[in-house]
Amino acid sequence: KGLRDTEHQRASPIPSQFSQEERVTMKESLKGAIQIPTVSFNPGEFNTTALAEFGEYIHKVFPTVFRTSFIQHEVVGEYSHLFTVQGSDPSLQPYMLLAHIDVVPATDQGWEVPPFSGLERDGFIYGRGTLDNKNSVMAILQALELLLIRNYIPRRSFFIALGHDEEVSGAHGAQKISALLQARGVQLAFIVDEGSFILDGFIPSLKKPLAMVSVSEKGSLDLMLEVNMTPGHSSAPPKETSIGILAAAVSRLEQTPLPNMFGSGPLKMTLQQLANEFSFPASVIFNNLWLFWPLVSRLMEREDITNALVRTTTAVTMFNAGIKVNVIPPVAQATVNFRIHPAQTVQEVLKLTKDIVMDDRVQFHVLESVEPLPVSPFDDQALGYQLIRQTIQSVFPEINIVVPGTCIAQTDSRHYTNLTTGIYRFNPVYLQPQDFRSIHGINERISVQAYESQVKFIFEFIQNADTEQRPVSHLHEL
Ligand SMILES: CCCCCCCC/C=C\CCCCCCCC(=O)N[C@@H](Cc1ccc(O)cc1)C(=O)O
Ligand SMILES: [Zn+2]
Ligand SMILES: [Zn+2]
Repeated sequence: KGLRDTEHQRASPIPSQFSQEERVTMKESLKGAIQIPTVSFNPGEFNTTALAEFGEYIHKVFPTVFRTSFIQHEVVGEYSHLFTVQGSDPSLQPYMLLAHIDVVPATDQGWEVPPFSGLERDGFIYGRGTLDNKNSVMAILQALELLLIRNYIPRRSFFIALGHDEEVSGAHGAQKISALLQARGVQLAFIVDEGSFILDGFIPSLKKPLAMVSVSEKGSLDLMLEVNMTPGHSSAPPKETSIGILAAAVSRLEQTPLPNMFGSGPLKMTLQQLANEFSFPASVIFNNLWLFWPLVSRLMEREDITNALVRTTTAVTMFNAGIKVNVIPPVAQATVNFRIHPAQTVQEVLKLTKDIVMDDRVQFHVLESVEPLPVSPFDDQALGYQLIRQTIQSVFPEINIVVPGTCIAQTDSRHYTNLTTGIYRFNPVYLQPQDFRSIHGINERISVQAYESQVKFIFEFIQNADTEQRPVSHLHEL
C-alpha cells in the first residue's frame, strides 16, 4: 500500500550499512555537537558564540557535504543554515528536511551528567539537544555525508534547513529561510520536521509501539492578564488588591478547562486507524466511537499528554506583582499560554477566556497568537506521508502501526506553510513517557543504537524520495 513500485522505487540501492569506524565517528560527532551550548534564552537572545562555533563544527565533521559541487550552503539570519542539494532530475518537485540547532537552557541540577557534556553512559548519550533536536541536525547531515562518500547523486532536489532560534519562535531563522525560498519561487512537495516519535507506552491498553506522524500542530495564544488598582499603605489595605483579583481570575481559568473537543480534528482519524490494534474489549470500544466517545474522551482527559490532544490547554506560566512589602501593589500581571486545539481558533479561545474570568477589572493583552496548522494530506496520494511510512517499514520492520496525529507543541515547520501543504512531523526515534518528560527537562538522552537508526532512516529516506510520484490509486488495488 502507498507508493507504487516503479523502476525508480528500488529499496535503497545503496545499502544502509555502516562500518564500525563510521559508527564510532557518527556517535562522537553527535557528542561534540551536544558539547556546544547553543542555548536560546529569549527571542533575540542567544548564545551567539556557541552558534558560530556550531557553524564551524559542522564544516569540520561533514567535510564532504561542504565540498560537494551540487550542494549549495548558505548562512541565513547569521546562524541558520540552508543547504540546497541539486538533484539530477529537475522534473521532480523538491522537498525539505528541517531541524534546529538551538536548545533550551539547562543547569546541572538534577542531571546524572552535566547537560552539555555529551557523556556516554550505559549505551546512552546524555545532554541537552539529544532528542530536541541536535539528533536530527546531526543525523540529517551525517546521512548525507555517508551517502556522498558512497558517490550518491540524488535525482530529486532537496533542501536542508537548520534554524537557530526555534526554541524562541523561529523569527530569525526559519522565518527568514522561508521568505528567502519564497522569493526564489520555490514550492515544495513536502517537509519533514521534528514533532512526533515512535511512541511506546503512551496508551495503556496498547502494548505495541506506534509511529505517529503529526499532520497538524496546535496553535497558541499568549495572553497577559493585568489588574491595575490604586496603590497605598499596607497598614490600611482595601478589601481586594490587584494581586488578589488577578489570582482569583487565574484560578478560575485553571479550574475551568476549555471544552473537550474530542471528535473534531485529526484525533478521531488517529483513533479510528488504531482501533484494530487494541485487544478485546478496548478494540470494541475504539471500533464503536459513535457509542463510546464519552467514555474515551473522559479517559483521555485523565493524563496530561492525552488531555493535550482533546482540548485547548491552559497553562499559567508567569506571574508578576508587588514592589515592596508595605506597599499595596498598583499592578499585577500574569501570562497564560494556551495551546489551541486544531478545531478551535484564537478568537474563540479569547472569547471563552473572557467569559470564564468575567471580571471587568481584568484587562486582556494578546502578546502573540498562532492559529492551529491545517491538516496535511495523509492518503495514498500523499508523497511525504507515504515515503515516511515506507521508510519506517524498512528501518523498523517491527513497527506495524503508522498513524496520523497532532503535534501538541509548535515547530519551525509552521513558518513554511507558504511553500507546501504537506508538512509532516516525525522523528524516527522510540520515545517512552519518561523520555517525553526529559525534553526541556532533565537527563535528556538518546541511545547510541537509536541515533544510528535515525541516521539509517534518513539515509534510506533520501534515496526513497528519488521515486517518481506515482502513488497507488484505489483502482489499482482492486
Ligand atoms: C493517542 C496517542 C498519544 C499521543 C501522545 C503524544 C505524545 C507527544 C509526543 C511527542 C511530542 C514532542 C514534541 C517535541 C517538539 C517540541 C517543540 C517545541 O518545544 N516547540 C516550542 C516552540 C515555541 C513556541 C513558542 C515560543 O514562544 C517559543 C518556542 C513550543 O513551546 O511549542
Ligand atoms: Zn525542538
Ligand atoms: Zn524544544
